[in-house]
Amino acid sequence: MTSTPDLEARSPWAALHNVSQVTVKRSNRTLKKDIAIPGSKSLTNRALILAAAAKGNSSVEGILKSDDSYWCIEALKRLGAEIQVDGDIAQIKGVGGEWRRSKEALYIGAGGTVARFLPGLVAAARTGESWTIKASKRMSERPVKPLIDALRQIGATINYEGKEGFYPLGITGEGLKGGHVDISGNTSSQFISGLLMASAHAEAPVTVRITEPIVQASYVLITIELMKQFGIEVSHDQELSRFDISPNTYQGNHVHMEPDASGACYFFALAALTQSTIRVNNISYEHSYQPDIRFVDVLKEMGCHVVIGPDYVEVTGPKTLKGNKTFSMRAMSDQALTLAAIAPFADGPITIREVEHIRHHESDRIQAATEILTSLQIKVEEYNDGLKIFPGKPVGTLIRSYDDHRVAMAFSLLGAVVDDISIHDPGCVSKTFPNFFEKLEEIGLTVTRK
Ligand SMILES: O=C(O)C1=C[C@@H](OP(=O)(O)O)[C@@H](O)[C@H](O)C1
Ligand SMILES: C=C(OP(=O)(O)O)C(=O)O
Repeated sequence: MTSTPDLEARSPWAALHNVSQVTVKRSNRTLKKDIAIPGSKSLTNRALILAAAAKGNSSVEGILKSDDSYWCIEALKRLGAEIQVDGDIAQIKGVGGEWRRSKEALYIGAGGTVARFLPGLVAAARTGESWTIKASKRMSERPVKPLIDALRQIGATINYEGKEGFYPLGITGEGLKGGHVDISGNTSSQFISGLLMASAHAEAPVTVRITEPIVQASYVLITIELMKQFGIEVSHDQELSRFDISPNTYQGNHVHMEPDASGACYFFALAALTQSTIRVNNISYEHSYQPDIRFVDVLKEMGCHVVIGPDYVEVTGPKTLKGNKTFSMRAMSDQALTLAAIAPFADGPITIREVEHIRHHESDRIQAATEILTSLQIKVEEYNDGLKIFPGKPVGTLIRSYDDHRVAMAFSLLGAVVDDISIHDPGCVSKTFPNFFEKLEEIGLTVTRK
């Protein structure tokens, strides 16, 4: 895996531009109890894309302002959507499916969401225009072929402008005919989400059949919910093995984003590590579609005390975390690294399984976790689909972040309980959480930037 950060993908909304490392430490004060988390990446990029594709005006309140949403907005503007951002509210005038010509290539940065959600909707235009879409270096190594194959099955004109099966893509707006399409769910749920979003703008009904179960199925439910908010109904069976969508056009709406549950989990994990109580406000365990909110169930099994409030979730860490446990993290795999980071503090091994697909995320996350834990002198066994982490006392070091926001955020938590924990290239957190280190300071840790 490359260790050079792809700085082109850092946006004007990124933080820590000239900071090469941060050191995280526990300060003397008790950790603050409450914290508010910025908007959800997954909801924000879906809402921005659907609002831009829609007929009419939309406002999206509570957006996440990060690299992923910045590049999403830039690409949508080049495609003709009018977007104004004021604070955390985006006002959008959509194109009604008729994307504008762009002489220059569109650059979408490193976000899997934009990379997988945009191509089908762009191909659904019926203007005959062509576009080139380029992505960051890592996003150009992440898979898109199953999605493109599926979109081609319903008539999309999409070509590979570089290596076969990867970004950059050349897309011509010749419409989507519709029909039946088969796709596997075992590499990325985002393929299914992108296919469903595009299918609404096809000329005839689309039936999607899932040949192998979806890795993080809740994200598809988030897609269906957002499509509904923009006027499109998707019917599906209970197992999420078949979806039916009729031709229609998205309609503008006023929508509100939940806080980012994935970001919230770092604070729950911090509570788990430090025997503190931390409450994340404005998030509902009962009603959130974001799968990562269920990470508190993992923490509960490891001995944390969890309080589910009507609009908050609170975690209190135990004296000792319980180990000798195996967790399938398949359904909430963005938290596999968070679990890996806190695992050495359990009183027995923690085994993480069924997350082979995270080898295709911002880094090969199984390999990254194995290498980092080993550098912290923690014993690890690596499997194809996960890893087993043995109890131990990590020895502080400078941790490589692999240009992966979740690597940086998860392992920085160790600074609260281990001396000399520094993170190299902390600015990579900007992909989804530019003010992450400020939030660590707000809660009571000391962060030194260098
Ligand atoms: O649709 C989404 O918003 C996401 C889907 C998941 O990706 P995969 O299904 O590709 O693993 C998740 O890991 C990612 O952070 C966000
Ligand atoms: C996998 C992730 O992101 P994406 O696929 O949206 O780039 C993530 O945020 O952990």
